[in-house]
Parts: sequence; C-alpha cells; structure tokens
Amino acid sequence: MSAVLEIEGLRKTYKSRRRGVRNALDGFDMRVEAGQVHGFLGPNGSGKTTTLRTLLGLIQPDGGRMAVLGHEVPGALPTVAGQVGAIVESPQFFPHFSARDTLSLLAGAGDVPAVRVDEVLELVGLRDRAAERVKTYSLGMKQRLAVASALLKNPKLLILDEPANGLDPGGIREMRTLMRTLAESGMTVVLSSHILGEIQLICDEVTIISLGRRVAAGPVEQVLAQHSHGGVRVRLDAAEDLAAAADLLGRAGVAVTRHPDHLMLAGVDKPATVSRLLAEQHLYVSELAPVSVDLESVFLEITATAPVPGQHRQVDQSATIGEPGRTAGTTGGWGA
Ligand SMILES: Nc1ncnc2c1ncn2[C@@H]1O[C@H](COP(=O)(O)OP(=O)(O)OP(=O)(O)O)[C@@H](O)[C@H]1O
Repeated sequence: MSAVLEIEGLRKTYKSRRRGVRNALDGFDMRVEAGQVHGFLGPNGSGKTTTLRTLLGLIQPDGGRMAVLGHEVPGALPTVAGQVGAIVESPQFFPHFSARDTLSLLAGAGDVPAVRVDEVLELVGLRDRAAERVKTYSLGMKQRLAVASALLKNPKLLILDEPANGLDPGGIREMRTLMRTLAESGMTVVLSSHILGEIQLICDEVTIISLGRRVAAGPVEQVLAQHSHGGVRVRLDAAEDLAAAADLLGRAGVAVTRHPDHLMLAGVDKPATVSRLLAEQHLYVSELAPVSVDLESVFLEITATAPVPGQHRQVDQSATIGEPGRTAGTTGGWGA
C-alpha cells in the first residue's frame, strides 16, 4: 500500500520569554496508507493540532520531514493543496448566509462545479435545511456544514479535527457511516477525536501521540492486542487498600492503572502471583478477572491519563515514549 501521508521526526518548539521553551512536537512520526480511515489520538496539549497545522503549512516546523500524496511538504503544498480537504479549527461562516450560499461561494472561489454543492449537502444530511441561515443552525449542523465545505473539492485526503464535536448520537452514527463511505470510495480520512469508542468503530488504523511523540500506531486490532496482553481487573475486599495495592504491584514491576473502585493491571502472566503478592501484605482480593481491553483503556494506559482519585492531572502530565503503562500522575514536563 502507498502512503498518503508520511511524517518523520517532526519537531516544533515554541519559544516565549515568559513561558520558556516548549517542545510541542518532539520527533513525531506518522504514516497513513491510502483508502483508510485513520484515527489521530492524544491527550489535550499533546501536539495534534500543531501536527495538522504544520502539515497544512500554517506553522513552520523546526525539523523532520512530511510528505502528502507522495510530495514533500510544505514545498509542494501548491501542488497538493487541491487534493486535500481539512477542517483543523472550527471554520467561521457568514451567519446571514445559508448553507447553500456558503458552499456556492466556496465552490465558486475554488473552481468547483456548482452541482457538487448539492452532492455534499446530501452527503452530510443538510439538504432539507440548506436554505436556512447559518446563524439559526445548531452546533452539530455547523459541524456538518464544515465537513461539507471540506468535501467540496472531492479531496483524496480529508483531515478532520473532532468531526463528531457537537453531534448527537444519531449524527455521530451518520458521520461514522459517511467516513466509511468516503474511505470505500477511495478517499483517505484522517480524523482526530476524543470519542474513543467511535474511533475504535470507524478507524482502520490509529496513531497515538503523547508529549509530541508517537507512543502507539497500527491497525486498531493490533494496538489493542499489543496492550491487552495480561490485562487483569483487581478489586479488593477493602477499597481503601487500593492505593497500597497499586503501590505494591507497581514496585513489583506490574503496570497499574487506578480506578475509583478497582485496579487495571497489564502484562500479568500469572494472575495467581498478583493475589499471592497482595495477600502477603494482608491485602485481600475480592475479584481477579482477565479482561479484554478497549481503545479507551489502551489510550488511558499508554498516555498515562487515567484518572486517579484525589489527584488532578495537569495537561502536561502524560506518558513519555518507551514508558507505556506508567501510572497516571507521571510528570511529563517540557524538555528544552
Ligand atoms: N502558539 C503557541 N505558542 C506557544 N505554545 C503553543 C502554541 N500553540 C500550541 N502550543 C503548545 O503546544 C502544545 C501542543 O498543543 P496542540 O494544540 O498541538 O495540542 P492538541 O493535541 O491539539 O491539544 P487539544 O486536544 O487540547 O486540542 C501545548 O502545550 C500548547 O500549549
């Protein structure tokens, strides 16, 4: 398969006299094959928008290389721009224009045949409301209009930042069907989303970013399989002993993620070892169950962003590369 998008060793440092130096992208890699729906995931502040803005030539990178549809960018952006549709930040529309006026204006400016306006209105489900002013639209309808505008050029690569934002469950399902239909027609779709259940349902592959670096990538099933090995849920007779148990198991080399009423362990070969270790310290197990993980658990584990009772995780606290499975609260911090 050929890569529609290739990013290698991308670096972006923001410097400010007041806030110092921030490595927003710290050698980030990403590869997206043709015709797939690819999920781009990461905690808040991990570098997703910076990556997408850099890719679209809106930000100058400090290092690394990027190629879109086989052309090195940003140099070849004028060549490939007509084949890339993107919504990276909520686009602003004229509030007094209708959806059809808005799309007709954009189509005219981009040499897109007028007939395409009705096609995209149909695709995103706005056909029956196309004559109404944008200012009367709900958030979800504006989101549909944004997707319609990105589809106008019938791009080969469609990049969407949070396309399900503001959509109701029915709208999310329709968006999911639309993404799959587009991919089946040969379009490659890259989408960031915080709705991990959706990503798991829609995407062929995912890239997970944390602190500006790739921490996991590949087909969803493969990423799940890599991280579901030895997954075990542990409950104790006394829930107040969970902190002590997490500490003990962590020191024994088990990857532990804390939840309010249980622990999730990863990489456990023999669950009996866990109950023995805990019992030796008078911590008694009430449940020890092997579990198959979902994308949300994998995301929380490898980015170390699972909530910990009594702790308020700060946005820059997520996992560093090569250290999956660290417990939440791991300090990331900004390297110089
Ligand atoms: N113009 C800027 N100046 C300084 N720092 C910036 C700038 N833009 C982004 N950053 C920082 O770079 C880091 C990455 O930000 P980015 O917006 O790429 O994250 P993100 O993954 O898109 O987050 P979110 O999911 O919250 O949208 C953050 O710490 C952010 O504060």
